Parts: sequence; C-alpha cells; structure tokens
Amino acid sequence: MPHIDNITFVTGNANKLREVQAILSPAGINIRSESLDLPELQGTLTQVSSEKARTAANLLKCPVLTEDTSLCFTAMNGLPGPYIKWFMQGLGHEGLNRMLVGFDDKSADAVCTFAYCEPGKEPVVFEGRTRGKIVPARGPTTFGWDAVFQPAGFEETYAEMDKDIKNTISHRYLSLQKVLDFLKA
Ligand SMILES: O=c1nc[nH]c2c1ncn2[C@H]1C[C@H](O)[C@@H](COP(=O)(O)OP(=O)(O)OP(=O)(O)O)O1
Ligand SMILES: [Mg+2]
Repeated sequence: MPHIDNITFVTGNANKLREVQAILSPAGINIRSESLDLPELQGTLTQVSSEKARTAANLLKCPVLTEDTSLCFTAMNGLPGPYIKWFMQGLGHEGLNRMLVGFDDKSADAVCTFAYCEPGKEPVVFEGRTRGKIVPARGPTTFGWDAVFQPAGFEETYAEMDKDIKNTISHRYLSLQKVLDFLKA
C-alpha cells in the first residue's frame, strides 16, 4: 500500500482540489495532483466513481485517488445524483429549486465518492454523505451548487459558511476520513 504522498489525486475541478488540500493539510499531508477531466460512465455512484479511478490509474500508470460528487434529491429517488454537473450547467441554481416545486420534501444528500486505484487492480470506494435541503441560492456562487445546499443542523448554505466549517462537516471531508483510515490500516 503506497503512502498517501505517493498517490496522485486526479480531478479537473480546482475547487475540489483546494478543499482536499485544506482537509489534508492539518494532518500534514501534501497530496500530488493532476488536472484531468476524466470520462465518466453512467451508473450508480459506486460504478461512476470506480470506473473513473480505473481510467485514471491506467492513464497515469500510478496509484490514484479520484472522487465523484453527487447531489441526490430525496423526492426524486436520488436523482440527479452523479449527473448533477449537467443539471447544474443546464438549469442553474434557480432550476434546481424549480425541480422540487410540487414536492414538499426538499431534502437532499450531498455525496462524495472517493475511489483509490492502482494500475491493473480493482478500485476501492469510500462514501461520505451529508444530509441537507435545497434552498434558494444564498452566498457566493463560486463552487457548483454550494449556494443552494443547506446542511442539516445549520442556518447557512455551504456557500455562506466559513470554509473551515464546511471542510469539517462536508460529504468530501467524511469520505476523505475513510480514505485516510484505509491508507493507515
Ligand atoms: O462540494 C461541492 N459543492 C458544490 N458543488 C460541488 C461540490 N463538489 C462538486 N461539485 C459540483 C461540481 C460538478 O458540477 C458536480 C460534480 O461533478 P463531478 O464529475 O464530481 O466533478 P467535476 O467534473 O467538476 O470534477 P472531476 O474532474 O473531479 O470529475 O458538482
Ligand atoms: Mg467530472
């Protein structure tokens, strides 16, 4: 099992990379990274994520970490899920809210699915989930759907929160803790 310093985190999303670095830095970890927008298969959260890692490991020929992020509306049986990127791009914050007009249940799960893979081996998947609800956009609109997701137990959206708070309760934080436990074991 390689040390985390010898694993490359592959993502095309600079905001994700920034958060991963911020979550890992208190532990003194400085992860390598590679900016690549990998092709993504359709399927369950686990399938999308593990195939992304397999592709990255085969491309870069080294141990990799990738992650896929989903936003799962309870009223829609978990959709848009891993397809949130395209819904966000096509509909924007207002459209995401409009999707839930007609449903009383505005709850949603933010899910981060990390996958670790060594070339030629099977990917290992780690899931982190933060429960919350979809609200009209509040706060800076710098990162994806942060402005419309209000985590349960908080009055602020992810976008309004201090980054230090988001990074200790987020789907990404929870998933990354599982990755660290796996790498330590
Ligand atoms: O904490 C987050 N807060 C708000 N929005 C977020 C978050 N994390 C990902 N996002 C957005 C980015 C993309 O629109 C979609 C996930 O798609 P996803 O394929 O995982 O991300 P991506 O294509 O931007 O980067 P990557 O190269 O790692 O696949 O949700
Ligand atoms: Mg992607």
